[in-house]
Amino acid sequence: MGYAQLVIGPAGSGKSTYCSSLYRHCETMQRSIHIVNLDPAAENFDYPVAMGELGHLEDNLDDWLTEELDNFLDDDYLVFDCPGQIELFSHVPMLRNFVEHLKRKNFNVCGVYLLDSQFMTDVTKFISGCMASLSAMIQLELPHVNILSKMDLVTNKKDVEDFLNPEPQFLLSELNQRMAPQFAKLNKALIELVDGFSMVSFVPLDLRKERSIQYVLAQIDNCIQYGEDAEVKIKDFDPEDDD
Ligand SMILES: Nc1nc2c(ncn2[C@@H]2O[C@H](COP(=O)(O)OP(=O)(O)OP(=O)(O)O)[C@@H](O)[C@H]2O)c(=O)[nH]1
Ligand SMILES: [Mg+2]
Repeated sequence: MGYAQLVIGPAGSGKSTYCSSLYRHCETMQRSIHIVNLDPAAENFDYPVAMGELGHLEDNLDDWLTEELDNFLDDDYLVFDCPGQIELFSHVPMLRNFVEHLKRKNFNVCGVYLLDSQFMTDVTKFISGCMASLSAMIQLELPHVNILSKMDLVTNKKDVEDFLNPEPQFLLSELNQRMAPQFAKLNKALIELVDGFSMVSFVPLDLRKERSIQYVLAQIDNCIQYGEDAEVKIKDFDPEDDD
């Protein structure tokens, strides 16, 4: 069983920076992970590049992946740093096919959606960020972790805290205050949608703090049962059999 994070989110939300910080964190913890950049346009990498260069994303993703995955062990942990074009995970089937491919190869995959913390300062931005995340979630059908990136830029923590684990009623009343009265019904429907998918939950990430990276990683590992499988392996291990 392999493990994979698919790191997605709007352009500039901090995906590549997260990947390199995660790489360094794991290096310190002496834990093996491989970062793979899926952006054919990317040239400068802040982390060792784990796979060969990909040409045009749409054309040869399948062949490329088949070939490249052969270089990895069955229980390797891969982190895919995706490009930021929102259409890639909202309505183009490419990333979805990519995920199917990984699943066929026995990978447990988690969608890791990054949203810039500056989107969290008012309710309308929050809702639009949620909608984009939701569309990725529906398109990819993956276990999903929402991350609020760039927490070091947040000066007033209170502003953001309101949106980390918000009550639906709070969101609705905020939204109603911001919008003209004729939107009341739509607001209610939006909040119900967001609440119904139980995705109104963001994990804050402050890359200056190892503890914060560790916490985010633990949430994702939990989603793809990373630690659990390892534990089983240790339990199943019988020294008597080892000769
Ligand atoms: N202060 C701060 N800046 C950050 C953080 N993460 C990323 N940035 C900055 O935000 C900008 C975009 O970061 P990237 O990591 O390239 O974002 P990305 O999501 O990979 O962007 P695309 O690949 O273009 O979609 C860069 O200028 C980063 O230095 C963070 O945690 N704190
Ligand atoms: Mg990037």
